Amino acid sequence: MTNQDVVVSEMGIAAGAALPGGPGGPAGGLFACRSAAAGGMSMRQTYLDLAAAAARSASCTSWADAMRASSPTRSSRSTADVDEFTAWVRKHPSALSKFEEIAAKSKGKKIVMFMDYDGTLSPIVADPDTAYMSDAMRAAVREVAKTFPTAIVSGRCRDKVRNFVGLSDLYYAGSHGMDIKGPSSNPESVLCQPASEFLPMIDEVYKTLVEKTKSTPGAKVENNKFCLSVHFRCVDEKRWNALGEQVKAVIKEYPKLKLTQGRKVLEIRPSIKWDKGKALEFLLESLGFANCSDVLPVYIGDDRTDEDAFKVLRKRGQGLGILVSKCPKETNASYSLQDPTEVMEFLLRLVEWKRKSSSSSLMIRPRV
Ligand SMILES: O=P(O)(O)OC[C@H]1O[C@H](O[C@H]2O[C@H](CO)[C@@H](O)[C@H](O)[C@H]2O)[C@H](O)[C@@H](O)[C@@H]1O
Repeated sequence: MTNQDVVVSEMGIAAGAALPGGPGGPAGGLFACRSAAAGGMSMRQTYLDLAAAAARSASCTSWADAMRASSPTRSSRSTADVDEFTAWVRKHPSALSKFEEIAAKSKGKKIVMFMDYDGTLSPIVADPDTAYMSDAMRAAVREVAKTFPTAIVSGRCRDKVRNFVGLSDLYYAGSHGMDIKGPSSNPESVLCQPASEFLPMIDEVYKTLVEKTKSTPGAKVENNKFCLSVHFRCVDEKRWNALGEQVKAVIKEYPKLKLTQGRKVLEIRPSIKWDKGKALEFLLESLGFANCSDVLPVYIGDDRTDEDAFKVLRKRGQGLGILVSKCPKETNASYSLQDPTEVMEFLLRLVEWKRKSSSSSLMIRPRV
């Protein structure tokens, strides 16, 4: 995730939960609603996890506030904002400026690459169907995949993200990791679909949401196979609250589904204990690295859902989490990059470093 408009994305709220606006919570919006756009909030406050705020605040106002706060539109940066970003980058240094440190950590380790798609490999655009990856990025990812085992981990439907990326020798984990498939060239390719029983329910909810939201200009429901996205990037802000309420009303009928929030998107998915972190663990295991001390998973992502993977890396005490962001955010990632352009530069440097270090280790190998 790259830019200004994504911050608090995952609010992990099961439908019907006793939270503000939920059946068991105070009346009003579903989430905590101190509007980030409202004056007086510092950038850091803006990025507070709204779910935590929900637990504290009973004076919740509306869905629109939460939706706005999850995707604030950045106006010009004040000096304080710049100072705050500088302080944040000190805690989560640029993976480019700390490249030598990363290279030292990678020495003698088997790197496994994990990359999110939207906001990481492709810039955020208004129409989710045209979030194309540049040819230059595709070439960089191709080189990465030739050099290291590589997986794309996305909230998208697996086939859709596979079509966008257009490369075959990769692992793809779609639907926030709930639909995993290995390279098509490998006949023993893994397949993992822990939410397959939810397919009929997701299809039903998709149809209902399309019907219910068709009167909202700009709203778009995307079927990501095991999960759904309701996009509000192109919806007039005045209609956000009504749209949020519509979606909430639909999901209320499905207690086995949960509603979370991403970059100008409401996400509906099965309430199962599976996420991008679990997908990372599953893939490491499938690749034979479950209990290896010499593996270095590198995960690059921009969204709240990527935090599940960053957390897994922290817990394992192994690997590198890199958050793509231009704004300070609470994160479990160790490093940062600002946007997909920097991601591409980092990928190319990593490939180049690996090639150089492999050829130099060949040169110093003693003769027998
Ligand atoms: O895990 P990801 O690969 O980052 O997927 C998360 C969501 O990404 C897409 O939506 C986001 O990108 C769109 C295109 O740039 C943008 O229009 C939208 O506002 C963003 O939220 C995707 O369309 C969603 O289905 C994914 O859930």
